[in-house]
Amino acid sequence: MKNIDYTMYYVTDEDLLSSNHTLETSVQDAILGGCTMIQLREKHSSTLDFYNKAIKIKAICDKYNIPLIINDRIDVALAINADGVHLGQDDMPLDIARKIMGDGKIIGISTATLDEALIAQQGGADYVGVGAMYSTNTKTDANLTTINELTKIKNNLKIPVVAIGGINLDTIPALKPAQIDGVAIVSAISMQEDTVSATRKLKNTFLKQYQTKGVIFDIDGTLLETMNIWDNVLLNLMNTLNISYTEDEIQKIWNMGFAELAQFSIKKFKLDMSVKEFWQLIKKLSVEEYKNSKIHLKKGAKKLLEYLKEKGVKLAIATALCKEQYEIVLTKTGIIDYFDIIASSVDLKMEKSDRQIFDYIAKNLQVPNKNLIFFEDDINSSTGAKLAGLKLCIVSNKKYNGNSKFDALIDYKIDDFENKLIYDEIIVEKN
Ligand SMILES: Cc1ncc(COP(=O)(O)OP(=O)(O)O)c(N)n1
Ligand SMILES: Cc1ncsc1CCOP(=O)(O)O
Ligand SMILES: [Mg+2]
Repeated sequence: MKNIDYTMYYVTDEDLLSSNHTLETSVQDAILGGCTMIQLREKHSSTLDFYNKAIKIKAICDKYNIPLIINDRIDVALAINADGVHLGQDDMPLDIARKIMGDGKIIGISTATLDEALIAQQGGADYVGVGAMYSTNTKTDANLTTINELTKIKNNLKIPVVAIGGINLDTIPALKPAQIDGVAIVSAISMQEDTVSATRKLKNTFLKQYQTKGVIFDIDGTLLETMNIWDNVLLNLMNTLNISYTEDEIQKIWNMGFAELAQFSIKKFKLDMSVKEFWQLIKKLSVEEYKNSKIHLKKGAKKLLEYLKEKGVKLAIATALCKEQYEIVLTKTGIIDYFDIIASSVDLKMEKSDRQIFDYIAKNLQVPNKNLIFFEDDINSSTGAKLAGLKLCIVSNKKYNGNSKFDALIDYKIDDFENKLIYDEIIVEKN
């Protein structure tokens, strides 16, 4: 299966746009509002217009790393190197489309019944769009599908299932029994003036139907107020190696992983050491610092852990610290026993920017990815969680400048764990 987050799938229609928008601003704002996938569906465009629009929309999607699917037109999809195509029951047959597009491209198929969906899966579709769920002015010739049929499709398919047709803030809650992978929306996004906030509301309303069954925390800067400790580690590192980073570099360092910092430093200061040796030195200095410093939990962290444990929510850690480091801090703060699994990206040789570590945690916790939420202070380390389809809550950390090309991936933002939003919205208790 390709690494795609189907949660919020915006399907365009330039004719429906609110007057303050162009196709480009509407797509860009939908992405900034958290839309995870775009389909260019322009039924009244000439080939040339469709192609030109596709080029422009592709540039926006590429900027934000959002997949672009082209409706109906395999030729346009290939011409602009889109991520895939969406085909209906009356469009190009799936087997022929696959031959033309190749295995690397996404092919979505419209289905209204379980039989159609099974045929699409069998034929190698990457996902199915199921609907119309509700009658809609956007496509008046679509047959209607019931929630019961949608639920049967989701329960019998291995590939992702998205619902389409009349999906809006009022209809989303009714989709809950099906526990589908995402919603495809035209008018409830394109007709809105404030596309960013409309998309965010739709997405959060949809995400609420996935009860939080597991919570994953990052350690440094998220669960623990340890960033001052890392100031000292950096100081000690500079003293030990007799090097000095500029103020500007120090700002950037907080957004780097250990390996990137090692490569950058070795090159800049022509250090006679390997990345591994550099990492060993950081590890030694940080272990010393962790041992000798007072370590504080982020405000409200202990209360939240207790609350989640009491509710039977599974708890995990995803950290770039190795065992030697995380054992000290989690033990010192008295929280190590709360966690069902502690996954170290260094020890597991996985990257937090890759979905593998989150799939690994989900499998170990036996919790589906959509029922997991990841709390992290560094958005650059959060891309893996989003690729794996997890909810993402960014916990502010003064070291992080909050301006990343990945900002569009954030579902929720909080300053600390005392924020009421966690209990009222992010981890929704009632089911
Ligand atoms: C995600 C998604 N699902 C269904 C459709 C409908 O496709 P189709 O039946 O081919 O109708 P048109 O969109 O081409 O009018 C879709 N586009 N996207
Ligand atoms: C393309 C499509 N396929 C089935 S319904 C539909 C239109 C969905 O539009 P809207 O989200 O405005 O109801
Ligand atoms: Mg079609």
